[in-house]
Amino acid sequence: MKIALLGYGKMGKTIEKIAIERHHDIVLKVDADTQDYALDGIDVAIDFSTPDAAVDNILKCFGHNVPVISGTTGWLQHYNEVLALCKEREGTFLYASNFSLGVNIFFELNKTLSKLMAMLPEYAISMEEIHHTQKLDAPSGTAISLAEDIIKNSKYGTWTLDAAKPKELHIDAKRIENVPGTHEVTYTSTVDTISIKHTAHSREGFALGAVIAAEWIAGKKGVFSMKDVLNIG
Ligand SMILES: NC(=O)C1=CN([C@@H]2O[C@H](COP(=O)(O)OP(=O)(O)OC[C@H]3O[C@@H](n4cnc5c(N)ncnc54)[C@H](OP(=O)(O)O)[C@@H]3O)[C@@H](O)[C@H]2O)C=CC1
Ligand SMILES: O=C(O)C1=N[C@H](C(=O)O)C[C@H](O)C1
Repeated sequence: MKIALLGYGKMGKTIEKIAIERHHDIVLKVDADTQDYALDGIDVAIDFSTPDAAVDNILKCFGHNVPVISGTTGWLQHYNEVLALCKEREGTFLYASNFSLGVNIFFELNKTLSKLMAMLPEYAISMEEIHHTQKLDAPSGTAISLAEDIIKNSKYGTWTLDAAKPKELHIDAKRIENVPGTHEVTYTSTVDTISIKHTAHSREGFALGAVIAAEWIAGKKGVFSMKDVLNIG
């Protein structure tokens, strides 16, 4: 496939390596210095850019009939608008807050655990995410996905970064040099603790999942998720 990389930073470069190993061609690399770019002859675009750049990049792909794999986080306040435009323009779109295959299994574990724990309201729920210090958004997109699934089965109406709001689900977002991405959900009672944790050892898992999603989406129309790619959930 001929792939455009919209964003050529830490993730763009890791995706390039994995895509080449899987015999794809990287025909376009876009970063903050790119003035304008053409999408002719592109089979699929993979956007790992910035919260401010993601929506324009995605809409440009819809305008040129190019399927988009969207990995950028921190722009989800525009998600419904983007979905509506995708449908209107008959585009092809797949967003995932985390493309790692392991995290997508972890999402399913989190859903199952939260349904079971709904029977035991004496457990307090807490969440922690740890990422590298260059990360622009907090909490991580992955933590938001996890929190939304927990909230569906709990007394909480929303999540918060503020530990002083006990009525909201607290996400402790830590920034530590060189951490690729760690997420933990913990249930604590007076008698015991249950926790589930995913630790990324590098960015390769995110990149592999994004390339697998790009291979899967070729030739399809509509809005998809990693659950469609992996046939789970
Ligand atoms: N869904 C997932 O599985 C994962 C998602 N992410 C998310 O992906 C995003 C990128 O992460 P990461 O690679 O670590 O970040 P980096 O900061 O390393 O890379 C961001 C890239 O975007 C470029 N950029 C800036 N403006 C534009 C623009 N207008 N159009 C295209 N590219 C632009 C930057 O250019 P320049 O270098 O010139 O500044 C840079 O190359 C983040 O939102 C992160 O949260 C990260 C890992 C996994
Ligand atoms: O910025 C990152 O690095 C990551 N961002 C994603 C997120 O916000 O959840 C996924 C991963 O944890 C790495």
